[in-house]
Amino acid sequence: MYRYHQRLKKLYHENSFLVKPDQVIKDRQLIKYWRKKQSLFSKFDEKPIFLTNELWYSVTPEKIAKFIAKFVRTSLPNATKVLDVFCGAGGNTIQLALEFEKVYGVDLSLDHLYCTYKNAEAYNVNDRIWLKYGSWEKLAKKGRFSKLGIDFVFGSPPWGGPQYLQERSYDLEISLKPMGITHLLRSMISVSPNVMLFLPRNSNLEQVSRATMQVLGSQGHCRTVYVKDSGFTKGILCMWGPSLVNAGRENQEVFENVGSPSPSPLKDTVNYDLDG
Ligand SMILES: C[S@@+](CC[C@H](N)C(=O)[O-])C[C@H]1O[C@@H](n2cnc3c(N)ncnc32)[C@H](O)[C@@H]1O
Repeated sequence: MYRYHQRLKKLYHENSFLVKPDQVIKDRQLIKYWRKKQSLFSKFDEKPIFLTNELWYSVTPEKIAKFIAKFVRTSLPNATKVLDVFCGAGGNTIQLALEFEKVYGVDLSLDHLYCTYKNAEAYNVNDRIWLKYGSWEKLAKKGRFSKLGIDFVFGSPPWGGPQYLQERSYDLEISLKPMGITHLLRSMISVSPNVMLFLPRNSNLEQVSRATMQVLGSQGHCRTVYVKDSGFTKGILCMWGPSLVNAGRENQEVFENVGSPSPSPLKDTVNYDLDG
């Protein structure tokens, strides 16, 4: 514990991972993310923002994170406590904290937890977040979050870097880290029945269906939303729990149903364009 404390003290003292306006990005892979930095955090030019190299390509763009937080707020109007199990740079944690009273964030990287906290300061929501250092699998196994009355659990797990699109169909049991979708879903459902995962757009939907059946039984339902920005699909949101699965059904102009209703646990597929 002392070691972690010392490491955090050093990070704060050195203002580590601060993105400076005139910073030269040496990693060529990161240049395209640097050019679009305003889409990651709109406050980039106003407030200090902190990112490790890995976070440049793994943070959820602000528009998507905002959509997720507002979707969940509308679906679960009485919810107060939510959990972000892979909080990274805080892209989702921050937007959730703008909607909910208390947001718990977990990450295996102390550097990333520090970035989440510093970025939350930029959005003035650091008093609403509670961060826990550790691996999700260990924390879930110990039941660390199961008795806190958490209303919703979100996860944007590591997809394995930008090369995730090289697979024609992304294998959610093998390529997804730190565990396959069935184990991940089971661990998240043990905290709350309302769960959402942000996954690659080429995810194998058969595996989503199978995981749903294995964890929730043959009557289980999952809803899949394709999230597009300016016509480009950025990823999919898979959600479980009746309030999330049924949200917005009465308001069909919001969702364009592009899948045929099927009796499988993969209830339907809807499309949402954030620019639409
Ligand atoms: C895709 S990023 C999350 C990005 C985040 N949603 C954001 O908007 O900034 C995935 C995060 O999961 C963390 N991670 C990886 N393995 C983990 C584990 N076993 N337990 C908890 N966090 C883990 C990584 O350190 C990384 O910060």
